[in-house]
Amino acid sequence: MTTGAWREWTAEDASAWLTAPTADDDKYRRGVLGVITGSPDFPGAAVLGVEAAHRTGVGMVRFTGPRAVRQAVLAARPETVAVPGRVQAWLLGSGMDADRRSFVLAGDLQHALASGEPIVLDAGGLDLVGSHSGPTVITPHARELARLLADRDIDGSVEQIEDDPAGSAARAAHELQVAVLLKGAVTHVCDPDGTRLTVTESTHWLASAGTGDVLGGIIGALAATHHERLAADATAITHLAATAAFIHSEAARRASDAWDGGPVTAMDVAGAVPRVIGGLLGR
Ligand SMILES: NC(=O)C1=CN([C@@H]2O[C@H](COP(=O)(O)OP(=O)(O)OC[C@H]3O[C@@H](n4cnc5c(N)ncnc54)[C@H](OP(=O)(O)O)[C@@H]3O)[C@@H](O)[C@H]2O)[C@@H](O)CC1
Ligand SMILES: Nc1ncnc2c1ncn2[C@@H]1O[C@H](COP(=O)(O)OP(=O)(O)O)[C@@H](O)[C@H]1O
Repeated sequence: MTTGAWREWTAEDASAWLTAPTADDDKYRRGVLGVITGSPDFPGAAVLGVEAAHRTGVGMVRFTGPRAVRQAVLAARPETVAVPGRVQAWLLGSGMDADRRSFVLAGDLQHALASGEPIVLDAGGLDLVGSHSGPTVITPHARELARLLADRDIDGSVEQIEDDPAGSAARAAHELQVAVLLKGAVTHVCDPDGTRLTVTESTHWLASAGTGDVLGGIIGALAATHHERLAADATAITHLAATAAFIHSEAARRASDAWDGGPVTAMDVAGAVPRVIGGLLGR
């Protein structure tokens, strides 16, 4: 396993991975994100991911997750299309329970994973890593990564991961042969090819429910809008994931600054994303 040095991802790096729409774009050329997230227990995770994807500037979001969640998603974001169709990337798993997958849902997830399109696998979709066919990033926190490794008989307790997030993320990328974004106060983004990037979170207020679901939506939107680049170079998913983590961190800082350094909610973080992207594009 290669254990190269880790590099902090900067505003300059992130801005180089963002593209504004051009006169030649329409919503389809810009990129469509397919989203299968949420559950009757956690409809909010779906709402947050979809909100964040829209705020990141994707061409369209198609939500084809559980029927019970659809209404909440559409009520929050009527821009969302709830009809199956072509997509350029998928966000799967936030707010889902891997142990309570209906036959139809399992089929929809497998269909997405077999599509060859870029995939963001989060939370209740993490167990599906390995059945992906396109450029894929998994987005666990320490507990989720520990569970995933245990399921595959790979060493790595929560304590070990928290003590050595860098080594744990790199080992997971190597063992699972997938890009890994391990969330924490410092987020580690790496892949089996040796790319090793960190994003030091701008505020500890980010440690609140639902902010990870927002991050999933940002990565998904960047994957959809960079589908052509990903088709030419699958390893771009690692840099896009780091860019998303940078945007997420900056959005949290801006959202907190708006309250004089006070607390933020996940929805506040999503709401601050357009300003962060505007600033990065204007650099
Ligand atoms: N708005 C939404 O819809 C949101 C939806 N979300 C969605 O929820 C899903 C699960 O995500 P997660 O991160 O909570 O999962 P996970 O690692 O299994 O955590 C469980 C572990 O935590 C522990 N634990 C629980 N309570 C604790 C306490 N008070 N104090 C200390 N420990 C406590 C508990 O330990 P135990 O009680 O068993 O000892 C267990 O080990 C996921 O799909 C995500 O997307 C979230 O994003 C949030 C917003
Ligand atoms: N102590 C901390 N300081 C700053 N950011 C944190 C800290 N702990 C977690 N985070 C960030 O907060 C987010 C939490 O995501 P996650 O654990 O998936 O929450 P949820 O499942 O509730 O959405 C991640 O982006 C992570 O990097």
